[in-house]
Amino acid sequence: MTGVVSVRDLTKRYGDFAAVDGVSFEIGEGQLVAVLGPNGAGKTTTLEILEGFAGPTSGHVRVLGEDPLRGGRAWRAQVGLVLQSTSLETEPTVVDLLRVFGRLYPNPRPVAEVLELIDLADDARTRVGTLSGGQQRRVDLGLAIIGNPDVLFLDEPTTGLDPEARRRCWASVERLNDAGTTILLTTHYLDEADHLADRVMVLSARRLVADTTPAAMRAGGGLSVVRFPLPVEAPELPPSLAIHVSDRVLSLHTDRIEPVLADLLTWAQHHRLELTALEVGPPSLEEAYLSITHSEPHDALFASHV
Ligand SMILES: Nc1ncnc2c1ncn2[C@@H]1O[C@H](COP(=O)(O)OP(=O)(O)OP(=O)(O)O)[C@@H](O)[C@H]1O
Repeated sequence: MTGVVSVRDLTKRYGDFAAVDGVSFEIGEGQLVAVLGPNGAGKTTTLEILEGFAGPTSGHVRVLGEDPLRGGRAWRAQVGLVLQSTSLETEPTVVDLLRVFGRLYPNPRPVAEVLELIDLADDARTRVGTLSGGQQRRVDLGLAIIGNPDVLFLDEPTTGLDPEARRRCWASVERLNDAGTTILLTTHYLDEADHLADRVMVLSARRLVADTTPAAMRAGGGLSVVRFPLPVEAPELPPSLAIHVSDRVLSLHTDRIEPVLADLLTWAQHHRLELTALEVGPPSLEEAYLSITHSEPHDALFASHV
């Protein structure tokens, strides 16, 4: 089956204000897609519409072939949700909470399997309220997958977690995706998108400005990064390069690397300096992300590579 999620020309308005404006994308079976974007870009609004909590003002939205606003019990069982904030029952143990929720679904996943997937088998009999924040987030994930869903929507699943807790959450998400679950997650962590996702979509100012792979986004449509820490008492650089020096490091993004390297080489040869510390390469995912969310003209650089 293709097109687990299908969104065409989605717009959501609150009065005169468009929270999402003309967004289109398709997500195929088994994909793991990260949605990035600054605060207020429209990520949660888009997820809420996919989850059926809100209706679009205009546009076409289908999840597993259904209009989310009309999806019945059977459809809802196929769609797992982790919302941005957690509101777990704190009194029951992990295993009891999973059992109770499992009874709500026609085809629940065995509780033992869920405990393995969320890496909480050792804490199965611990009361939810005494778990750490990271463990509680994995219980959220457990409740989202106890019904054995085909598609999973995760809204900032690791925000506020420490690096170790985030990695354990990532491992759970990867296991679920390996088991065939299609996953759409929102995140503010570039390393999370880079580590987990085979596709990244960037929403900025309510529009989809990139739909690509982490590698293609990093390649940045041909942009390169030149970085050179200046040696102690380095002679003055030519003005074309000196304007890119900050804290004694020459650092610049360019789509024409040859003239930059030519100027640098001429300068180094003239002063008999070595360029062993010179780094030339693609921008980091964060640099690429910032370049598209901060300046509209870069939009065209990130055409679809998916
Ligand atoms: N119910 C609402 N009424 C009016 N405006 C809303 C409503 N819900 C969201 N908005 C506005 O729509 C815009 C998009 O919000 P949304 O929560 O989707 O952004 P986001 O990308 O998820 O942000 P964050 O990263 O901060 O979670 C924001 O400007 C927000 O204030």
